[in-house]
Amino acid sequence: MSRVRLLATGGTIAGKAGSQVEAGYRSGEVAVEGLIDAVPGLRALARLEGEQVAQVGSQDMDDALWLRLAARCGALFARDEADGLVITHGTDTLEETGYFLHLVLKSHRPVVLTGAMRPATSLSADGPLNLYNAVAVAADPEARGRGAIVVLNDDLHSARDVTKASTTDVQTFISPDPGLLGTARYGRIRYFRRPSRLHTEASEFSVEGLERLPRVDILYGHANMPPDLVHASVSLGARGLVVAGMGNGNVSTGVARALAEAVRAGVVVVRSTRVVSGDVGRNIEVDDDALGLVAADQLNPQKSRVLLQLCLARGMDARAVQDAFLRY
Ligand SMILES: NC(=O)CC[C@H](N)C(=O)O
Repeated sequence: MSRVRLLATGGTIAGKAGSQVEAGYRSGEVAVEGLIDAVPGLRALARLEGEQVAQVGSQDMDDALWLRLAARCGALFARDEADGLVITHGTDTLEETGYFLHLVLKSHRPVVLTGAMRPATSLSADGPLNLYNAVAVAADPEARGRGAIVVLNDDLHSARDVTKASTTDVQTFISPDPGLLGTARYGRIRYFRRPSRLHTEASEFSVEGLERLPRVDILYGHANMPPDLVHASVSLGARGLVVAGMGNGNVSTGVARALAEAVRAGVVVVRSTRVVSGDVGRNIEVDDDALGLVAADQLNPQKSRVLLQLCLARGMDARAVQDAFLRY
């Protein structure tokens, strides 16, 4: 039987409400043993051990916690203490933590992130079946070499492609362009594909020895966006900027001018988009070559931020960063 370690970090899957039908609740209240005990048959899937890494709503995930989580995952694999990992996580920033681990963990062993949209105390809580499927994936040798996998509501997503698409719906996670990695039906797993971009063992990124990550801010694009937000970020110490641009990563003429100034000051600027699907291409309406900007290709703003932080931690310039956005 595979050895699976469950690393609990909080979120709605560990949430508690005052009653079974109350919308308001508190994230991160049920401890890891409680999560395991709530799922009949879980221990038949794998030799399972639980570990409480944090107990937060994932809106409170930060770089320090990411570095701690990555170090813990790395150590468990390096000491051969687990064949696969399951991380329970709030859904708000699950996609970012997942992509971070997808880029920095150096193992072909499965790392599976799961969560829930309804708290543990809710009528028809979705957490227990999500956890059951997640443990089944983490225990499955076929999951090896596919990077970090997000399992929710019977779907398997690559951590690179997945994004949260509804604030409240149980069917919240989608992988807009490449689609699902597979499906899970009561622990029976089907795989449709492998991620085509670099990850885990093939990734050049590592956080070993890092105590912090470079500051990268995201600026949200909109009609009448004030260019001085760009200057504010730069003067606050941002080494990278991601613009959640309009349409194909567009920004107003004034913002483009401010971004070009930021580039001249040594900041790396990535154009992503506030639109949920489609690529951001180079030199479409914005002259990236002239302004020194990077096009995000397929990454949404929050995923672009993760990749840009890791690129900057490696000392990459804009040209190398553009290359990374086409390879990861
Ligand atoms: N559904 C959820 O998990 C959201 C709860 C909380 N905001 C979190 O992300 O942890």
